[in-house]
Amino acid sequence: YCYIWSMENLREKPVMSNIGKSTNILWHDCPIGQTERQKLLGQKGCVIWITGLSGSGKSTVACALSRELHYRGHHTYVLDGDNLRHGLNRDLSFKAEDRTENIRRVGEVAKLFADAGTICIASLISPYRRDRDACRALLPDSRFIEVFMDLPLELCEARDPKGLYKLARTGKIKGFTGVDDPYESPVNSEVSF
Ligand SMILES: Nc1ncnc2c1ncn2[C@@H]1O[C@H](COP(=O)(O)OS(=O)(=O)O)[C@@H](OP(=O)(O)O)[C@H]1O
Ligand SMILES: Nc1ncnc2c1ncn2[C@@H]1O[C@H](COP(=O)(O)OP(=O)(O)O)[C@@H](O)[C@H]1O
Repeated sequence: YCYIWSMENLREKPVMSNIGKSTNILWHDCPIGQTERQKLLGQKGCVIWITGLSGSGKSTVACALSRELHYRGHHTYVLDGDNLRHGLNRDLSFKAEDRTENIRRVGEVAKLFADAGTICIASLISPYRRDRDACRALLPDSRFIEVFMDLPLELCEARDPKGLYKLARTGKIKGFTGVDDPYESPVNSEVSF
């Protein structure tokens, strides 16, 4: 008994962390990790982050890419800004701090998908460079691929498939990206269209 007691006391005390508002938390490792999952799936998890104005073709490219990879035998998952705002992000508006929180959450979710071994395709306007870079920083470099839908506002506005630009121009939507809200183009994207 004394032996077990002394061994217990010799064992390193777990290091507790305080992260944000979460105090006294401890990371728990599992024996099955990213390496094992990737081996099972036969692929490397990564995040393909598609950014651009509304109407620039983000969702179209995300779905086409997902379909192509799927039929070549790869596991993919699309995280679309519009769709996530129906659930996970339904509490967020389009004011600057909510857009930032939107991108932070999706960046974290995308990281989990990549950790699970999936090719995660995120398509969001993600208008702020700093927010996109924060998502990039969550993953090792080669696992975050930024795709910039580099289309002029005029073309996106001419497409206007949902009629949102029209509403923004007539003042019925306030703070619409590209009209009366900023979009910061990437300077270090891996791919641009
Ligand atoms: N004010 C304003 N500005 C921009 N977009 C607006 C706005 N209000 C509604 N929508 C619709 O929301 C979709 C963008 O959502 P995201 O989550 O990708 O936006 S963001 O990354 O938080 O900026 C966007 O979808 P996409 O057209 O697919 O980009 C619009 O349909
Ligand atoms: N390469 C393309 N050429 C022409 N039209 C396109 C192209 N990609 C997308 N579109 C059209 O542009 C509109 C906006 O595309 P969408 O993928 O919904 O953009 P986003 O997700 O960026 O808002 C849709 O009507 C879509 O059919």
